[in-house]
Formats: sequence, structure tokens, C-alpha cells
Amino acid sequence: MENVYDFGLVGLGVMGRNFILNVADNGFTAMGNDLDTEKVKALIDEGGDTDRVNAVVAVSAFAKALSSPRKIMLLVPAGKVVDIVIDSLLPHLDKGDIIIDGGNSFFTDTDRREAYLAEKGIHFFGAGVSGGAKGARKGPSIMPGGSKAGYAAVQPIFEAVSAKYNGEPCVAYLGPKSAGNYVKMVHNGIEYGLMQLTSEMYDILKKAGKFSNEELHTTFKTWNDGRLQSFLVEITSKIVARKDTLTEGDLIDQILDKAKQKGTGKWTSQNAMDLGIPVPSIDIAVSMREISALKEERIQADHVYDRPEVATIAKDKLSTLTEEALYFSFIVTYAQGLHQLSDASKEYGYGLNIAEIAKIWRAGCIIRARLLADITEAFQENPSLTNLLLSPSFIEKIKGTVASARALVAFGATNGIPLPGLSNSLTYFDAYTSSRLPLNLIQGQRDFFGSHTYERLDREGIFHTEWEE
Ligand SMILES: NC(=O)C1=CN([C@@H]2O[C@H](COP(=O)(O)OP(=O)(O)OC[C@H]3O[C@@H](n4cnc5c(N)ncnc54)[C@H](OP(=O)(O)O)[C@@H]3O)[C@@H](O)[C@H]2O)C=CC1
Ligand SMILES: O=C(CO)[C@H](O)[C@H](O)COP(=O)(O)O
Repeated sequence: MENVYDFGLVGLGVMGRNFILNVADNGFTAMGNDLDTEKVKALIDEGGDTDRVNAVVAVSAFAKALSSPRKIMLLVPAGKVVDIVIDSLLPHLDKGDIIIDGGNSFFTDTDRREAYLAEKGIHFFGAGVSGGAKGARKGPSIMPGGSKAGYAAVQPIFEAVSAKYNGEPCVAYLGPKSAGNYVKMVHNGIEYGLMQLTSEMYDILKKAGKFSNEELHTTFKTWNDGRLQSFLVEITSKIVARKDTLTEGDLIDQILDKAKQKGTGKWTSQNAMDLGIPVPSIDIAVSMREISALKEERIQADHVYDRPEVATIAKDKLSTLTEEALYFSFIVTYAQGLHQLSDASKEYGYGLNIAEIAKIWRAGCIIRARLLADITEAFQENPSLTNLLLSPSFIEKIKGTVASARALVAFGATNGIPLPGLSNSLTYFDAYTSSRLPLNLIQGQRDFFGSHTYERLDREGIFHTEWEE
């Protein structure tokens, strides 16, 4: 079994098990490794032929089995585990071997690991993978960055296993250092935003339109046949239709309304703050998961305050309003995430090509959507586009849908239905498209209390006023 397998994979959990089977399905021999003997055995059983896909618990046997240069992908939980796995592999590796971190690692950890491993002659790069279990098995979107030489060695494997959009692989080398993990982080930030927005449309359809779960299923399914076609809308139509196996009702009505998070959305928001790039549709999606976690407090507060009785909107009308508002706010959320990527690219020297990123998100990943084909075109036509909202084709899309976003935000406020994702998207749009904002007053206040100075509209220079006689 020495030096025969083309590809190694550490971490045979949800993603790793599926990814390695995908590699084997594409004609590459693959060797897996996990601390858990059950997972090793399960992979061997599922693989069916150990010449094609095999697995071991011992790291030494795992390393010995791989052809040179070793190509080892890690799909283990982000954080300390990645460092532990790297250190456990190192004694068994040779110079020129390649380690790929396919998990959702924080981008600065990737930079640190790349430098640490470069000293030892090991190529290391981060390659975010998106698509969940099914994507990993059948074709994910893969976002590699870092060592170009390292990537070149695994490129044929990644191109074979990735999702295809019109025959084009949804993988591309994105840039140096942690570019791959950074892009995946922002992908997940956008994912948080789109999920929050979808949940708000679900809520208002139920509360103001009295849509049954069956009607919700049909509505989301119809949307998925149109311009809102996307993985998240598609799975929403399936989720609301699922019958519960433990009660008479539908499963969705029994799921506790507390959303968990592993950190990538929060990191996107935190880093956007560091860069000074506004991403309020993503920020609020993180905050909403935090508010959702306060279930007991929410119940207490619900008993204290009266809530307006929700007015009814006719189903047809509400269906149109929500479809348009969701389309509008999806665009605004992509616009914010892509704006963050453009800025991060300058700050960290990634040299990101936004059209290329949109292109590899068109299939395989969680935020895949018909819109991404239009976004790709917008950035291909104008690679230096600062914000999607300024692209001629998107101006038309926004103009055609913003009125519905306004109507729903107003309705939500009057009727006590929280629509924070939609309202943040609308507010971002209104602020970003205002040539004059009231922040002149903030400058005046800052100068008043702290002599922080201000600039003027009518002349150059830095000014300070003695505000009180
Ligand atoms: N699940 C998803 O939809 C997606 C996940 N990701 C990312 O991919 C990575 C993996 O996620 P996922 O597959 O869901 O996680 P899982 O927890 O399902 O799998 C991780 C696997 O790594 C194993 N492991 C832990 N420590 C070691 C070690 N020292 N040596 C060998 N194996 C080890 C775990 O074993 P044990 O359980 O015994 O500890 C487990 O089998 C994460 O970074 C995640 O954020 C990315 C995209 C989608
Ligand atoms: O990376 C992913 C998809 O692209 C994961 O599914 C994502 O990490 C889930 O995140 P969270 O648990 O924070 O909702």
C-alpha cells in the first residue's frame, strides 16, 4: 500500500467523507484518515474497493500510502484541530508535499500556517469548500488561494470534482496567501444575509398573508422557477413542505427558533468593520441569530409589550411584494459582500477578480443563484466596478423592485413584524444612493465637544469652530 494513492484526506466527517468519495468517483485513488475507527471503517465499506478509496487511523500509514508529492486535504473543524493535525502529519512528510485546508478556517490562521509550513518546505494553502454534504459528494464550489505551485499540483483533481456551470468547473485560483479562506468567509457572510432575508419573507407571508405551509411551498417553488432561482429558495420550498414524523403536523412548525452559528458570518462582519466597509445586511443576520438565542428573554418580553394586530394583505399581492423585496434585498446583500471582497483585495494584496469569484459561485455552493450569472457579467463588463448597485443592468433590477421593499418595510414597522434584513438592505440602499447625508451634524457635534475638526463643502482645508461664546 506504499506511495500509491493520488490524494489524501484527513477528517472523514460530513464534508470529508463525501469529498473523498467524489475524488474517487472522478478516477483518482484516495486515502482517508480519521481518529475515529468507525468513520474509517464506514468509508472503506462505502467506497467498496480499497484500491480506489481506502482509509486508516494511523497517520504514518496514511502518509506512507500517498504518492509524491503528497496532496493532503484537511476537512476537520476550524481552529486548534487544524494545527494539531498539521503537527501530527509533519514528521511523516517530505519537502514539496502539499497540505490544503478545506475547512472554514479564519484567514489570519491560514497566513500563519502558510508561513510556518513554508519554513519546512511544505506548500500550504486554504481552499474554502461550499455545498454542504451533497455538494462535497456531487460537486462543490471550491475557493483556493495561497501557494500557486501547490494549487497547480491539485488543480486537475479539484477541477474534476468541482461543480460545473455550463461545463466550466466551479473552482479557480483566487490569489495569494489566505485569499481562498477569505473569499469563503465572505461567501458565508452573504449566506447568512440571504438566509435571514428568506426567513423574513416566510414570516410575513405567514403572518400577513396567512399562507399555509403548502402555499408557502408553492410560492417558494414558483420563485425558484424564476429570477430568484437559488439553492436557498429551492431548499426553503422543500423544508416548509416536510411532514413531521413525530407529530401530525409539519416539521417546520416544530423546529426551535434559535439559530446556531459557527463564526464565519460574525468574522465577515467584524472584518468588514476593520476595513471600514458597510455590510449591514450581513451584520443584522448575525445579530438576529444572537437575538434568536435569547428565547427565554424574548418570551418574557413578549408578555410585557402589546403587539399590533397584523393587518391582512391579499395573497396575490403579498406574493408579488415579497418576491420583489427578496430579489431587491438579495442583490443588495451580494453587493455588500462583493464590495467587501474588493476592498479586502486591496488591503491584503489578494488581487481578487470579482467576476471570477461570482463565476465559481454560480453552481455547487450554498449561495448559488441565477443572479450570479448576471453578477459575473456585470463584473466582466466592468472589472473595476466599485459596487454592484452602480452596474447598468442592476440599476434596472433595483428600480423595478425597490418600491416593494419600501412597502413591506413600512408594513412590517406598522404591524410589528420584524424585517431587519430587508430594512437594513433598504436603508443601506437609501444611504448609499444619497448624495447628502446628515453626517454633517455628526461632524459638527464632534467638533463641538472634542475639537475633532471638520471639512467644508465650499472650500478646502480643516476647520474648527469655537461653538460656545
Ligand atoms: N458541514 C458543512 O456543511 C460544511 C462544513 N465546512 C467546514 O469543513 C470543515 C469540516 O466540517 P464537517 O465535515 O462538517 O465537520 P465534522 O465534524 O462532520 O467532521 C470533522 C471530522 O474531523 C475529524 N477529526 C477531528 N480531529 C481530527 C484529527 N486530529 N485527526 C483526524 N481527524 C480528526 C472528526 O472526528 P471526530 O468527530 O471523531 O472528532 C470528524 O470526523 C469545518 O471547517 C467546517 O466549517 C465547510 C463547508 C460546509
Ligand atoms: O460553510 C458552510 C456552507 O458554505 C457551512 O455550512 C456553514 O459554516 C454553516 O455555518 P453556520 O453553522 O455558522 O450557520
